[in-house]
Order: sequence, then C-alpha cells, then structure tokens
Amino acid sequence: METIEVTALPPKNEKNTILLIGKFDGLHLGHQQLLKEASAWRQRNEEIAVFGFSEHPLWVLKGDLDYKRALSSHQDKLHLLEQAGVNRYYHINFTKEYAQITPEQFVHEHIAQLNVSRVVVGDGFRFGKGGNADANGLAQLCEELSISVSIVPHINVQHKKVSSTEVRRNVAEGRMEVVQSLLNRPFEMTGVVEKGEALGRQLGFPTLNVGEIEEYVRPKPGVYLGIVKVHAAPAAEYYYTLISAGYRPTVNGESYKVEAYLLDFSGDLYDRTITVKFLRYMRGEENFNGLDELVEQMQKDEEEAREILGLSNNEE
Ligand SMILES: Cc1cc2nc3c(=O)[nH]c(=O)nc-3n(C[C@H](O)[C@H](O)[C@H](O)COP(=O)(O)O)c2cc1C
Ligand SMILES: Nc1ncnc2c1ncn2[C@@H]1O[C@H](COP(=O)(O)OP(=O)(O)OP(=O)(O)O)[C@@H](O)[C@H]1O
Repeated sequence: METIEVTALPPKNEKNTILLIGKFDGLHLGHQQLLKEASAWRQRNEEIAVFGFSEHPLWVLKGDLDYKRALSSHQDKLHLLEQAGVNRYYHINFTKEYAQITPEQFVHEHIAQLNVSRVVVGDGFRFGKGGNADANGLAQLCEELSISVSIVPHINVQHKKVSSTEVRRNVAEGRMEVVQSLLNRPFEMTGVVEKGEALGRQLGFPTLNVGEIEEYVRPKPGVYLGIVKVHAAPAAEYYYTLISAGYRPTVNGESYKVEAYLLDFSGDLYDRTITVKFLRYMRGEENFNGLDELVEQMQKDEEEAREILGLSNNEE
C-alpha cells in the first residue's frame, strides 16, 4: 500500500480511484462495510484509496482527551487497511488550519486532485469547516464534478450505531467480548518488551512489560485473559496469557502499565515486538496487604485461566 503524507493539498493523482474518507480508528464493522461497498464498485483498472486523518478532530480542536488515544496505532491502521485491500493511504495531518477548509474547497480543490470516480461514506459522515456539511452535501458538491457518492446506511449492533467512540468506551470499561463483536477481532496493542523491576520473577510470576503503547486507549484496570503474539521471522509464536493492566497499587505502582504473564513460557523477550490481544476481563485490580496475598490471588487467577482454557494445572 502506498502511503502519502499530506499537510495541505494532496498531490495530483492519475489512477482511477474510489475514495473513502474518515479517521478509521479500529477499522470496525462500519468501516469494514464501507470497504466492502468500495470493493463491489471497483472496476479492474481502479484503485481504492483512503483519505485518513492523523488525529481526531475533537482532540485537535477541543482538546477532548477521550479522542486522543486510539484503538489502533498509526502502524496498526496501515496494516489493517492494507489487509482490507486498500491500495493508497493519504495520511492527512489534521491541524486547526486544516479544519478551516470549507466543504466547497474540500471537494473542488482537494478531492478534485485525485481522479475520483466514486466516494464512499457512511450516512453520519460530516466534513468541512465546523463539520458543516453532511453526506448529502458531499453528494451535491461531487455531482458538479461528475463524481458518484455511495452513502452506506449505519451499521448497528444490538440497535446501537457502531462507531470508534463506542468501541473505545467499551475498551475503557473492560467489555472485551463486546469490543470483539464490534471489531470482528479482539482489541490488541502492539509494543516493545521493556525491562520492568523484575519483582514479578521473584514472585514466581514473571511478566513482560509492554512499552511504546502510549497511542492506545487504556483498558479498565484489571486482570484479563488474552493471547500474546511474539513477532518473529519466519513465523510468529502465540501464547495464552494473563494480562495485568493498571497502576499496581500493591507495589505502589505510579503509572498505568500493561504486563503479560505468558502461560507455559520461559525465556527472554526484552526488546522484542509483541501484540497483546485482550479476550476477557477477569477481575478488577486490587490493593492487597502485602505480596503474599498478591501471589495467592495470582495463583488463583492462573488456575481460573487454565480452567477456562482447558489447560492442565501444572503445580502437582
Ligand atoms: C495475574 C496477575 C494479576 C495481578 N493482579 C494485581 C493486583 O490485583 N493488584 C496489584 O497491585 N498488582 C497486580 N498485578 C501486578 C503485579 O503487582 C506486578 O506484576 C508485579 O509487581 C511485578 O512487576 P514488575 O514486572 O514491574 O516487576 C498482577 C499481575 C499479574 C501477572
Ligand atoms: N456504523 C457505521 N456504519 C456505516 N458507516 C460508518 C459507521 N461508522 C462510521 N462510518 C463511516 O466510516 C467513515 C469513517 O468514519 P470515522 O472513523 O471518521 O467515524 P466513526 O467510526 O463514527 O468514529 P468516531 O466515533 O471516532 O467519530 C465515515 O464515512 C463514516 O460515516
């Protein structure tokens, strides 16, 4: 997939193009429906391109922190779009200045550069200065340039509109099964294993500390059942895992951390890239009276996880 950095006007493109517009955080079921629609319209000589915004407008314009952290990192998004068959990604550096572009300018100057035959958006799509124009406004402006517009009806799950905001809220509440149903895959974070305080090893529960995950929305503090993918060539390795996400009050932890205790693994993974997939919330984070109580609970967590997974308890 070709990636093009854009700060103002995108460079002129000659290839026939079907265009999708939006932030596409998490590539949820609604986004997936837009991509299906684009694929259905695509002719043999056409490419699918995405006009994607780097930051959420509500973070850039209003400083709303709920919109700063994301379901997918920039890299994740590129992988997901590529896997979905997107040929070209315009990475729009969304700034306060960019937000001043009017709907007319956006269509007649920016989209007009891209040799677009069709734009595919959802019916809640808004764009242009102040979010003033909607999908019908886009269709009217595009008609003047002989560009067709497909407006995809909202995808709902259990009578609720699927949106990145809704998925992020569920991650923040630890509802990982719901998240999985909205994304069609588990919520995951990809990071690099950092050195921790190695206290976990002394406790009999060595954990991988996952670093470089600042871009991601934070799951509710607690213990989760999940899967860790260890990136490796030629083939990645996968392990069931217990995940501790939170502030670790028992050991006076100061910052939010994500740690993974891999089941049936021993070895050194410092500096390796791993992906942590969150499957199920098991319990909240507790402030125990000392390490013995913490270890006792961790043992129970492991037993419960093995029970759920059908793995034997290996203590005897
Ligand atoms: C299965 C599991 C459950 C945990 N539960 C808690 C908890 O309830 N409260 C807490 O303060 N820390 C909890 N932790 C975090 C531990 O305090 C932490 O892993 C330990 O201090 C080691 O940290 P280190 O890797 O930085 O050395 C849990 C860790 C694991 C692996
Ligand atoms: N549930 C949905 N059904 C159909 N189309 C959708 C749905 N959600 C978003 N879209 C469309 O996908 C494109 C990209 O959407 P975008 O990621 O900007 O919105 P969003 O998922 O509603 O995110 P947020 O909640 O962060 O505003 C837009 O054209 C939007 O209308």
